[in-house]
Amino acid sequence: MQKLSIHGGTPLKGEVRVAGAKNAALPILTASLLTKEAIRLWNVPELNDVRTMVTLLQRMGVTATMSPGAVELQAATVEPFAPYELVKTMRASILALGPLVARFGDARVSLPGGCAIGERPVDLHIKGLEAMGATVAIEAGYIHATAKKLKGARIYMDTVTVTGTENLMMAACLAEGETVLENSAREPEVVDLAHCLLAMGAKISGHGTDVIRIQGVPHLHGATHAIMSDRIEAGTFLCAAAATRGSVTLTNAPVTSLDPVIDKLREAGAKVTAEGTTLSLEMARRPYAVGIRTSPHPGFPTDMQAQFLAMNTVADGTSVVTETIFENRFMHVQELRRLGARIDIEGNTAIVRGNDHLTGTTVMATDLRASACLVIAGLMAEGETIIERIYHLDRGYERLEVRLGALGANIKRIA
Ligand SMILES: CC(=O)N[C@H]1[C@@H](OP(=O)(O)OP(=O)(O)OC[C@H]2O[C@@H](n3ccc(=O)[nH]c3=O)[C@H](O)[C@@H]2O)O[C@H](CO)[C@@H](O)[C@@H]1O
Ligand SMILES: C=C(OP(=O)(O)O)C(=O)O
Repeated sequence: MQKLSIHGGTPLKGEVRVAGAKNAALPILTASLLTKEAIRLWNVPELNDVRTMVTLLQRMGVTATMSPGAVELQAATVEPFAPYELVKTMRASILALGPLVARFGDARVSLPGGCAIGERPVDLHIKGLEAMGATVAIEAGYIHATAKKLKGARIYMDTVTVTGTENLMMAACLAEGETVLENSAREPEVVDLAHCLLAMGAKISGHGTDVIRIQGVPHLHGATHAIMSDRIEAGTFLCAAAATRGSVTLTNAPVTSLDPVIDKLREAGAKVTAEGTTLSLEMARRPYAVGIRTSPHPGFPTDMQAQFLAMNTVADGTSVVTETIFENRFMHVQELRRLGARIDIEGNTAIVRGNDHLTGTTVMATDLRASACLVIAGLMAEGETIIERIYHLDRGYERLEVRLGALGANIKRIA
C-alpha cells in the first residue's frame, strides 16, 4: 500500500493551478444519463473518484472517451443498474438514481452504506423521488425505483443535502410539470450542475438560492460544459501555505466561492488578495487560532474543517472547532495528537490549544479531508511524517505530492 513521506519545516512558495472540482464533476458526469446525445466536459480533474464514476457509467453501457482534462460521454443505450462493488467505493454513485429513473422509469442503485465521517442516509433522495410519483423499494441492499413518468412536485427537504438536491434537480428535468425544491443546497457545485443542465436544454431557475424551480421537458440534448474549479482543493493549498508561513499564488481559482475560507485565513493573519481568477496568500507570522463552525454554503464548508484544524494545532491561542454536518468527522484528531497536537473533543466540538511545534511520526489517513489535514500537519512537523492509507487522498486530490513538491515541500510517495 502506498504512503507519503514528508519532511516538514519548509514554507510553501510558488504558483499552482487549481484543478476542476470533484464535487461538481461527479454529478455532471451522471447528468450524461439524461440524454442519448453526447456530453463533452472540460476542466475534468484526474482523480480516482472521476475514474470510478466513468467506470460505473461504462458498466451501464455509456460510451466514454477520456483525454487529459476532458471526458466525452454518450448514454445511447443504458442498463439502469449501479452495482454494490462500485457504489461502496464512492457514495456519489447515488447520483445515478435520479437521472436513471427519470429517463428509463426503472433504476436499481446499491444503497451506499455508512462512511468514516458519518451515517449519511439517503432518505431525502428517496422521499423526493416518491413525491414525484416513483415507487421505491429496498431490495437486497438495492434501491429499486420505478415510475412510468415522474411528475413535478413541491418537495421540502428538512436537512440541506447537496447530492440530494442534485439528484432531485436532475430527475425533475425530465418530469412532467414543475418541481419546486424547498430548502435546497446553495453550494456552488449545485449551481455548476444547473449550468450544465441548462446547456442541455433544461428549464431551471433559482439555483444558488434555497428554492430551485425546474420545469420538466420531454428530452434533453447534448452539450459542452467546463467544470468549475475546486474550491476545496484551492482552500487546502491556501491553508497549507498559511500553516507553513509561506506565500502561494493560485491560478484558475474559484475566488467568489471561497469567501468563507478566505475570511478565516485573514482572521488567522494571512494577507489574501484576488485579481480575476488569481488568488495570492502570504503568511508572515505564526497563525492566530481561528474558531470554526461548519454549515451549509455560504457557511464554512465541512470539507475544509480538518485542514483548518491542522493549522490551529500550531496557532497562537486556543480555538473551538464545531462540526455540525457530519457526526463523526473528527477521526483526524487522534492522529494529530500522535504528532503532538493538544486537542480535546466534547461532542461535536474540538478544543485546540495551539502548540509551538509538531513532531513527525507515522499516522493513518481515515478519509479524504482527514488525509489533507495530515499532509498539512506533516508539512509543519519537525522530522519525518509517514502517512498511511493515502488511497483516500487520491479519491479527491490530483497528484497532490507532485504539486506540493513544486511549491518546495519535501514530500514523496513511497510503496
Ligand atoms: C460528492 C459530494 O458532493 N460530496 C459532498 C456532499 O456530500 P453529500 O451530498 O453526501 O452530503 P449531504 O449534503 O447530503 O449531507 C448533509 C447532511 O445531511 C444528511 N442527510 C443527507 C441526505 C439525506 O437523504 N438525509 C440526510 O439526513 C447527512 O447525513 C449530513 O448530515 O456534501 C457534503 C456536505 O457539504 C460534503 O461534505 C461532500 O463532500
Ligand atoms: C466527503 C467528501 O466526499 P464524498 O461525499 O464523495 O465522500 C469530500 O469531498 O470531502
